[in-house]
Amino acid sequence: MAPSSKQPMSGLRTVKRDFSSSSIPTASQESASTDADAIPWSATPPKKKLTGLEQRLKDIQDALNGQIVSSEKVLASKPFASQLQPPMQKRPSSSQDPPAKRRQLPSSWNDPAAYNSRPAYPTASSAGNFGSTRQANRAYQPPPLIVAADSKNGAVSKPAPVFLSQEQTHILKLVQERQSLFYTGSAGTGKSVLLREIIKTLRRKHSKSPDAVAVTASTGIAACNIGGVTIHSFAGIGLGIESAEQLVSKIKKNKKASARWLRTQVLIIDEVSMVEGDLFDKLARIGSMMRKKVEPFGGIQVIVTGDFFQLPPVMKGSGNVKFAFEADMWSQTIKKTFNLTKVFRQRDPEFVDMLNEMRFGRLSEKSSQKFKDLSREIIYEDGLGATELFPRREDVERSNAVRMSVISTEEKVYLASDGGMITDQQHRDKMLANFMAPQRLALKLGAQVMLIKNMDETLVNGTMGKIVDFVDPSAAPVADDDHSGVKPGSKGPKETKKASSGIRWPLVEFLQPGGGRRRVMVQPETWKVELPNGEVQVSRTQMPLILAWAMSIHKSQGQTLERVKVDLAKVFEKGQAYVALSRATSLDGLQVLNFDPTKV
Ligand SMILES: Nc1ncnc2c1ncn2[C@@H]1O[C@H](COP(=O)(O)OP(=O)(O)OP(=O)(O)O)[C@@H](O)[C@H]1O
Repeated sequence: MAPSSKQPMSGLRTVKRDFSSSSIPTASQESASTDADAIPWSATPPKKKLTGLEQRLKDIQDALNGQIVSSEKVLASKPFASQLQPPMQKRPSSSQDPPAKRRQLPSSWNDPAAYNSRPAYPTASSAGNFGSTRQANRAYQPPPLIVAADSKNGAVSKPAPVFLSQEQTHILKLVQERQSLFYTGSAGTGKSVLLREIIKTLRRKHSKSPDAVAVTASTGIAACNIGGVTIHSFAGIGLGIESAEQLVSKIKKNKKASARWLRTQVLIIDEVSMVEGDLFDKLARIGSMMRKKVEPFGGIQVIVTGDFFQLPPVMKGSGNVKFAFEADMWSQTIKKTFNLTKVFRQRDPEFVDMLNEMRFGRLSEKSSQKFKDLSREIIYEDGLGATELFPRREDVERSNAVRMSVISTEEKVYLASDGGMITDQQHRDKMLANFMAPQRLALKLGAQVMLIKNMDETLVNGTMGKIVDFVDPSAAPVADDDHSGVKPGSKGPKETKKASSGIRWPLVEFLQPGGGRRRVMVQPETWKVELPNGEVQVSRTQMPLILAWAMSIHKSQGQTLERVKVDLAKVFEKGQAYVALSRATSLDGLQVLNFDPTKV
């Protein structure tokens, strides 16, 4: 254990401008302040060959001592030397989509006649699934969320627009100016939210050439979370073990991969901490060769994000990990580096500091004690318990199964409808496993569930609820909107067929911010992995719910949870403790058993 510091251990909060205290600026405040009150964002200084444990520790020490004068300086001097393993496991980028677009119920929403004009719904019962896979996927358009007739709150509320912070706005602006950059930040600083805004903005900008924007990530799960593909899949390099020259001739034999390299104008790479340095170099060179331009990546704008304190690249065989920032082409490619400093997930500065201490592996006695004090039992009087996070999937499944088994009512099973162009079963299964939605979802009355899609302002990915009924969809009205929570692909006309009899959809009572409840009949949603040209590799249509008495730490990455329980005795891998604890929004909603400072 490192000695405690008297300085606020968050360190990174020490910026010239204080982003941490106030609430998010309004849109008008944002625009007003952008130019007149600009932060001194300067370009990353040219890369110096700074490696070694001492430099690394000095950088971190400087950060902890509050010597960061701008939020990008901490990275400007290449602080992530190879000698230290990042101390924590990376969440895949969040599935915290920005809130969905405005959703309005049609004027006829409470008109009984309208009950007959709802979208057709593929078979979903205790025996069926959502219809035959590929076909269903083409014909079936997931309908929008329905507010049940007995909803306590009435109509779906107006979604909140995303107001990016000044830091986030600045980065978005540079992205629009075609700058190649890297941005990072600790858990909950809005990296994923910003990335989603970046993707949305770039797609809008390049709407006439949709394959100009390539959205990729280092892993399948991370790629799924942002609606992209793995960097390997984008590049058409298979495992990517050959030399850059050999890979180029391989790509040239693949028309689609070649076209991607030629048409891409912006390449987004998420979870870069897991991209190996040599791979980064190869990609940069492949880009040059494919596009016949000397610049790295052949001049493609490259937007990179992730957190090098989190999961490192998977190494084949022994040898030192080489991070992407250690690649020869990194500094030639990445012109600016930013560190997001405002933590959104947790509002309590004490909690933010405790988590930052964990992030740097320098937990003070005080914080250790505070974490130990969190072992108390928390009773939630509304009947919704905490989600217990486990490192192993088996424990999650067992825990949820035990809770389900004590409920004696009938089980309703929803089988997913899977589609997409990939025919190789193994490959399909691997990609489908990256979706949060399970192939088979079994629910019962009283089951604790979590919403895994953003619906509107108060129904977001991570909202907890309880199944209170299974209802006939024909007994509820349909919202007539563009259903922005669903990924592109829902292009067909709204269908008006009557749902098959016998179908029952889950009516969920969701817990709302501030303690209110909201009853909503949940309908299936579609998740997709698409190539930049719009080709759907795999897709899954399923209820946007998962059982939520327990969840794996791996799946919890990227989530924001109000009630969390973690038994650290079960944590076995570096970084798991940080990821698990940093999901909680407050100390009040966090129970920690067997806290052991050596685990963090
Ligand atoms: N500009 C913003 N305004 C309001 N809330 C925001 C903003 N940016 C992020 N948030 C909220 O902060 C929380 C964390 O955001 P996000 O998941 O993007 O962080 P992250 O840096 O990707 O975290 P992690 O690394 O833990 O996954 C989410 O609840 C998100 O809605």
